[in-house]
Amino acid sequence: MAEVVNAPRAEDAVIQAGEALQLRDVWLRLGREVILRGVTLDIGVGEGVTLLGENGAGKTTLLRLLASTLRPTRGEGRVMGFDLRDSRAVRDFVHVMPVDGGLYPDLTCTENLAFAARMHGHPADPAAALRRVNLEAAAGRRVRFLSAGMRKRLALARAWMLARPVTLVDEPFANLDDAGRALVRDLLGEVRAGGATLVIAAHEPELARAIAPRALWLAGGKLSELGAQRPAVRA
Ligand SMILES: Nc1ncnc2c1ncn2[C@@H]1O[C@H](COP(=O)(O)OP(=O)(O)OP(=O)(O)O)[C@@H](O)[C@H]1O
Repeated sequence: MAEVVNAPRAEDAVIQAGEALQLRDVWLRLGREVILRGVTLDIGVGEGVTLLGENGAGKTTLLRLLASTLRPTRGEGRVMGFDLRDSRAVRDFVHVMPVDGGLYPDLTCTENLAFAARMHGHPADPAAALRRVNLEAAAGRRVRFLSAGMRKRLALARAWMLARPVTLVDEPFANLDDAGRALVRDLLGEVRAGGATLVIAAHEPELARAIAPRALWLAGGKLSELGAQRPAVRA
């Protein structure tokens, strides 16, 4: 494993402006298990972060916490300046692409995208998004009849179309062939190039870091920085 540098310290507990995502000494318990143990983190606006860790380390759980679908047991956090506990405000800024796509199986591809756009009050173009991922021929098909790879592409089209200021993506490269992986790289690259803050949980560091160069390693409930790719501290 690469050298651990700049490990965030819980005692640096000052919430700063200009950060998209901030956690201060966050603990999270699920059932009997303590998943996060005093996580402190700053992710700047527009930054790209790859979240790494072994199976069961807590990457998905951390993404859910950042999306305000799980609450910290202890500690505090902010998303685009809003308290993590303010779910309504946070969800206006955040889009999560879960491992399974998080799609509605009984809606068609177009309906899934149109619904997501409506939920975010976003003037989106589902047809253009479907074209971008080569799914236009399946526009009228219900999601339950799509292959796993097609579902992934549809979920990716949704993330790309919404391009929320904070985009959290869970294992985007899983179950994809080479062309699918290239598409993930291109579309998430475009989301980031548009100014979004991007966090990718992945088991393919070389693929994810091409889009999201800063890498964090989650183990034993604690986060460490890998490598020295974080941009200089902002004024
Ligand atoms: N709803 C829940 N209730 C209790 N424990 C849970 C719940 N969800 C997840 N866990 C536990 O939290 C731990 C972290 O799970 P999580 O899915 O966040 O890991 P992960 O790093 O994303 O793993 P993977 O790489 O396998 O996807 C696991 O031990 C899991 O069993």
